Amino acid sequence: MLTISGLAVDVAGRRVVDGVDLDLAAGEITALAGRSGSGKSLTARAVAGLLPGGATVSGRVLLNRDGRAEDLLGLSPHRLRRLRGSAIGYVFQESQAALNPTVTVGGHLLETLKAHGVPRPHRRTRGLAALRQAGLPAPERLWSAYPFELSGGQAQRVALALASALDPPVLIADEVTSALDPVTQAGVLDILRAGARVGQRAVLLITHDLAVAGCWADRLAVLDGGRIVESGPSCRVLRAPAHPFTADLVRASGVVPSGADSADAHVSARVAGERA
Ligand SMILES: Nc1ncnc2c1ncn2[C@@H]1O[C@H](COP(=O)(O)OP(=O)(O)OP(=O)(O)O)[C@@H](O)[C@H]1O
Repeated sequence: MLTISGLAVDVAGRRVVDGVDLDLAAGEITALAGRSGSGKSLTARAVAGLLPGGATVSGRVLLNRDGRAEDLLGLSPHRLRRLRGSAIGYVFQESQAALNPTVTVGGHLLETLKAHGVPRPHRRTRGLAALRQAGLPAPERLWSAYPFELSGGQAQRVALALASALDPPVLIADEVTSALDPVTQAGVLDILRAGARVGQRAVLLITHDLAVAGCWADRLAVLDGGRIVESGPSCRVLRAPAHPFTADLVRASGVVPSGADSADAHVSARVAGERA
């Protein structure tokens, strides 16, 4: 669905993402893991055209849809804005901060759906459906709530609903669960997985947590100093890391991979039991 090749990002004259190649397949979750400062967020932001001012980007990010490939790095800001939301959804770690405090949950959804040309009579129904799909079973009750009235888990699900409302084929989730308790975290990750499996979406899960990557991702790429040092089926990477950096990361994370080679095999450890 999305082919990233030779992606490089420079910030303030320093190369912080260096030749990243990644293939995101429909129906799969690909985790991009690495320690703090390794370039995970800037990789994700470069894909979505959300780099900070002054950053420069090169390489190719091909979105393959309807038999056509479109290089997202060569697009005008206008075209990119149109694609964000409809083709690429992005969920930030700080969902409370990403929501406008003066706009209700319903207002956020109506605004997004309107901006992408959804006819007025369908907007509320679509918005409520998106909230339900994001794991908020009584969305009517939340429709008039303001962001400060939401729990962290609810805010993250609202952000997920906003990013998924237009059913984008690609969804980027940037550290979306790091601020959540383990049970809420598992619920949000289950929603991401359902979006991948049922909606045939390609999901890029940015995480520093190998346990999260191992439990929920089909594939895992490990980033160090802006470069991918290892990638493959997440279970294989965690069970038999080929690169010393990955091995260190696995040891430090306390992840104990078990089970078969299948990408769907379990990873046990501190997240044992969270997997639905
Ligand atoms: N706006 C910016 N200006 C200058 N340098 C930046 C900026 N944003 C990120 N960087 C630098 O780029 C490098 C990669 O940052 P990035 O945020 O992608 O890392 P990360 O792996 O996502 O880290 P974390 O897990 O802590 O969020 C870091 O060295 C960081 O200091």
